[in-house]
Amino acid sequence: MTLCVTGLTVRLHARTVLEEIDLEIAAGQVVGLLGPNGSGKSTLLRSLAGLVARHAQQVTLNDLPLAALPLKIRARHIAFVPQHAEVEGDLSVEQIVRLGRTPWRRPFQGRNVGDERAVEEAIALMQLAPLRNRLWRQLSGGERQRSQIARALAQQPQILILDEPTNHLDIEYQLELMRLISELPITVVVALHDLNLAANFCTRLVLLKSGRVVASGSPAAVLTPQRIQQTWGVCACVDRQETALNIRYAMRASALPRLRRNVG
Ligand SMILES: Nc1ncnc2c1ncn2[C@@H]1O[C@H](COP(=O)(O)OP(=O)(O)OP(=O)(O)O)[C@@H](O)[C@H]1O
Repeated sequence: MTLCVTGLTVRLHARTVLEEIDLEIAAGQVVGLLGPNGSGKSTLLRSLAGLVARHAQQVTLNDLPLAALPLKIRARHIAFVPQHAEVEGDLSVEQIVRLGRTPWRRPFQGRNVGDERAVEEAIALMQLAPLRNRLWRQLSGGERQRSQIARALAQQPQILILDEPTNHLDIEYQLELMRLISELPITVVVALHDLNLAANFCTRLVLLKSGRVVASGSPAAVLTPQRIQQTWGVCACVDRQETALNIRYAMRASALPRLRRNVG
């Protein structure tokens, strides 16, 4: 399935947040969306998921505007995990993951074998079995993140859209999640701040700055020291080790005001 956005300009409260975005995401790509704070990543991901209603006409799935697809059908194709997902009510991890099956359920139909398999698979992939009966409000930030990703996996989408999914995850889970994402036989679009994770697990990177796409291509083509400097104002060395990229940042004097310490 090809997800496409053409000439997308989004204005929120009289501010232009995205400007003239053209993007074609082919089936099977793992696209990393990068950019400084406020550059428009979340807004673009929400648009791709069809959640910016005014612009759902400009996003197409295999040439069909998302606006033309009933919500249930859209949800069978696209799953979205926002940056700060919330859960209403006192749901357990297992109940949250089961929500992912909603688009596949028929009215008055109980759970079927396919539902059970999808839920169990998602719980296992996110290593949530020991937490399955734990309530949402009793979960840590990382456990909540993994529960929401499991919910999206249980949805069995063709396209998975994740907004900073590594937030709250420790290093082991960050690496595990990125490995899993890169091995899924579906399309993934993922916003990330960690350039090393993006460079080493995504097949393509799209770089946003001030609401515009300023670069798109392979990690090695996008993440050059010059572009990192231009985009984030940070000096970086980019080492290539066979197929891997290793990005190291040079420390510089802080732009933040210094705290005075009065000792003694
Ligand atoms: N509802 C809104 N009304 C007005 N401006 C908004 C609204 N939502 C977001 N913005 C602004 O749009 C810009 C892009 O926001 P967005 O959340 O898409 O950026 P981002 O790249 O995901 O940022 P971050 O890396 O900090 O999560 C920001 O300047 C933000 O302040």
